[in-house]
Amino acid sequence: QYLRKVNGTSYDSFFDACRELHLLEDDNHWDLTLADAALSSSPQQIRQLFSIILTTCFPSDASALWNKYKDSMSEDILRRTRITNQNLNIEFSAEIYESLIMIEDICILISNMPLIHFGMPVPNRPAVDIINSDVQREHQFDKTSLATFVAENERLLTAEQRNVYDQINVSIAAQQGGFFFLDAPGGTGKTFLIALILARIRSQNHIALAIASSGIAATLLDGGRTAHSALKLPLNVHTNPKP
Ligand SMILES: Nc1ncnc2c1ncn2[C@@H]1O[C@H](COP(=O)(O)OP(=O)(O)OP(=O)(O)O)[C@@H](O)[C@H]1O
Repeated sequence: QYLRKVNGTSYDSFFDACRELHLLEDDNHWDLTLADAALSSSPQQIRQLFSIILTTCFPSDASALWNKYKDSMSEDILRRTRITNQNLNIEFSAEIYESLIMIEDICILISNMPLIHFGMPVPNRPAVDIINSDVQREHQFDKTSLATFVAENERLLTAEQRNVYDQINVSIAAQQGGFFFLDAPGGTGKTFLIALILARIRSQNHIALAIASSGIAATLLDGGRTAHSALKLPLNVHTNPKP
């Protein structure tokens, strides 16, 4: 408790006391960076910049930076809300600062850490929002062109591919669930087959998540994402394990 006291004021944490004693690197350069961005960049770019600063530079008082630049990071939302409501008198409010949610989304993508981890306020959002946006994205495929793709390519399947294709489709139709492990030499049509299975499911207005272990593999699949991104798996880029 003695160590947390600075000039007669008792602070909640040693961190706060150290900051008050100017023992920590201050956030002046991040302040200048954001001030510069606020003049020259779009709110979306400033949010992205702020998220990168949070996740990779660890400013000592992130909350103060947010409070200072939250208007610059939320101008597009204010403008959109004014247009939607046809009311130019709407001002910044807690709803307009939904930009905090967008910043948290970027932070989770970069470091898999929520804003609270960086000493930031917790955005006010029900957990279902995350699920809803994922569900919406998975429904955004063009069903008609997918159905055409399926019709054109189904007939090209080789006997072996057809065997796998039918087994998986039967399992899906019967809602049996299960694991299928597809193993064949390179260039023999695994990606072709998987693309067709994904297209068939999506053309029927169902959800098929295309998940791969690496970014390169994910790019081979339509709507493909890495497991870390899709399942929000922990990925600590700052960990430097010693052998
Ligand atoms: N039944 C098929 N009819 C026509 N073309 C096919 C068929 N199966 C695969 N192909 C074509 O063969 C090529 C190689 O197939 P694909 O990329 O699916 O192989 P793969 O097994 O996934 O290869 P890799 O293991 O190297 O990733 C692709 O151009 C694909 O379009």
